[in-house]
Amino acid sequence: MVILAVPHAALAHPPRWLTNAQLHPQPAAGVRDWLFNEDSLTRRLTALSNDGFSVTPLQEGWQRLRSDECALLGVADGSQGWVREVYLRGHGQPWVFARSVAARSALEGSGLNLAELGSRSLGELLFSDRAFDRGELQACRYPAAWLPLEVREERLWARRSCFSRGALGVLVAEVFLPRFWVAAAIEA
Ligand SMILES: C=C(O[C@@H]1C=C(C(=O)O)C=C[C@H]1O)C(=O)O
Repeated sequence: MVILAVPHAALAHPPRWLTNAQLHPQPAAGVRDWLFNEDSLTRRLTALSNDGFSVTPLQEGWQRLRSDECALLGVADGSQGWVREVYLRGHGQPWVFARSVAARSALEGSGLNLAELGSRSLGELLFSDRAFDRGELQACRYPAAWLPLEVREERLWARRSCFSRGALGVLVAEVFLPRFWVAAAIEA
C-alpha cells in the first residue's frame, strides 16, 4: 500500500474571501475596524505595542502558490511564486501570522527583492513606494491547516489585499491571533 505524504496545508479548502460589504453577519465594530482599516498594519501594531513591534520571518522561498493566490494574482493555477511567512510580534508575542506572495513571472525583472527583507517589515517597503496601489481588503475565517502548528486554531479572522505596481502584484494575507485580540482588548 502506498501512503502519500500530503502536506497538511494542502488538505485545507481555499476560504471564501469577502469584502466588508459582502460579510454577513457583520463582525463586531472593533473586529471590523482591524479587518478593513487601510492604514499600514505595521504602523498600527507599532502604536498599539508602544514601539514593542517586531517582524520574525518563519519561512521564505520559491513555492507553488495556492489556488486562491493564483486566482487573485491572475496567474495559472499551480504557478511558482515567492512566499514569505512571518510573525508580526507585539512585545515578542506573536500577534499576527502573515503570508505574502508574488508570482515568479512578475517578480523576475521587477527590481523587487523580497528575499533581502529579513526582519524588516514588508509594509515599510510597500507603503513607502508611492508606485504601489493597494487593492480592496477582503476577510475570511482562515483555514487552521494553513497556520503554523503552535498557533493552529479554527476560525481565526484573516484579511488580505494585493499591492500592485504595474504588472507586479504582492498579495498580503494577515491572520489575527488570539493574543492580538487580548492586547487590543477586543472580543473577536
Ligand atoms: C503590508 C504591511 O506589511 C506587513 C509586514 C509583513 C512582512 O514584513 O512580511 C507582512 C504583513 C504586513 O502586515 C503593513 O505593514 O501593512
